[in-house]
Amino acid sequence: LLPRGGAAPAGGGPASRSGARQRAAHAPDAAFERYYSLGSSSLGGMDDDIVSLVKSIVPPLTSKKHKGQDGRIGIIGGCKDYTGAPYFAAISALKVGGDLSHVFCTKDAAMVIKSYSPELIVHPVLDSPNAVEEIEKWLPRLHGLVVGPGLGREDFLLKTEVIERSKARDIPIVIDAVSLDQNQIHQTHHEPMNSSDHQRSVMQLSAAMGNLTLVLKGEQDLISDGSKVYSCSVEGSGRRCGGQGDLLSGSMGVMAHWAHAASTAGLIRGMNPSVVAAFGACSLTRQCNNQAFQRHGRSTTTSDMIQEIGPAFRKLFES
Ligand SMILES: NC(=O)C1=CN([C@@H]2O[C@H](COP(=O)(O)OP(=O)(O)OC[C@H]3O[C@@H](n4cnc5c(N)ncnc54)[C@H](O)[C@@H]3O)[C@@H](O)[C@H]2O)[C@@H](O)CC1
Ligand SMILES: Nc1ncnc2c1ncn2[C@@H]1O[C@H](COP(=O)(O)OP(=O)(O)OP(=O)(O)O)[C@@H](O)[C@H]1O
Ligand SMILES: [Mg+2]
Repeated sequence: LLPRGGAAPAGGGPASRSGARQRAAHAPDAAFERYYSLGSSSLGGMDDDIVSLVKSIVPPLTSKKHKGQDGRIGIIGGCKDYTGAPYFAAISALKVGGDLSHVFCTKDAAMVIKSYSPELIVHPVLDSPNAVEEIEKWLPRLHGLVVGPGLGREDFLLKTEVIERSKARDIPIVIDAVSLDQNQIHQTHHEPMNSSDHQRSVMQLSAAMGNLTLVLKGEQDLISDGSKVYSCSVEGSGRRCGGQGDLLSGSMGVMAHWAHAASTAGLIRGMNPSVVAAFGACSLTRQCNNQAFQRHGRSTTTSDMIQEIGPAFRKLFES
């Protein structure tokens, strides 16, 4: 998750400089350090503190707002093989509470995605020779970008260019790791990763990538901005159907907008807004999984989880 004005996903000096800026701007406060710092035995045991921060970023529903203010989110992804992933991400962004979801995909995916839902705005631009410029036209109107669901690995240059241009406009970006080039990670993180110490690895990798916020999904989701590791262990279920990661990235796109707006307004002082957004989205995805599993058991699919977004959100963040 790239913070607004944050670091590049990999590489050189500018990333490190901007990472240092982020660290200074978002140093977690002492209470969080106590409960979540790397190696703490109570890691993951104080979820209530961070959940209350997530609650504080949720924008109030009032009659004073116009359409769009609670989030105009762009999803970059969707090709011939993968139409479900961008749909899941885009519809999840709306169900969480975003106002508009735009999907930027290839031509042959566009009609399919439109036919899943009239609620999505679909731009068939990814196979155009001017794809980056076509997307850039929309950037001034977007509050958050999710790059990756259903995007082929081969679109590396497009991804890099879109990410750079969004960073230049200060838009928070969620990058699905499938869309990161593995070579980038190896170039960035020179030391061998210790596969048994996930907490240390995720923190080191985040620091090496200029303190961008990383989410390592799994039995517990580990979230790090390079200075601390946070663990989300909201109970899910044993069901691992495809598409849950797309629900997660779409939700994170909206919450990143909310968290950065809240941070600018001084509502989450001392806390990295990208971490708050990541924690909120991980908790929500796992809660949706739990509730859908209670109804559908082994036949649970991501569509069942999306139906639970409203009730799960209320239970976690509005009670
Ligand atoms: N309906 C759709 O259109 C969907 C499309 N999807 C898209 O499909 C593309 C490929 O996504 P994948 O998630 O398959 O990614 P990959 O093609 O990188 O495959 C990941 C593989 O790793 C395995 N794996 C996962 N965790 C592991 C672990 N801890 N240890 C060992 N192996 C592990 C999985 O079984 C899978 O085979 C992406 O563009 C994605 O967005 C997915 O999001 C699923 C739904
Ligand atoms: N073993 C697990 N136990 C509980 N929750 C898990 C487990 N593994 C993953 N999850 C949850 O499922 C969600 C999606 O993670 P997953 O690893 O399935 O993503 P993904 O592979 O990108 O999915 P997809 O690409 O199919 O959408 C995350 O929010 C994570 O918390
Ligand atoms: Mg995925």
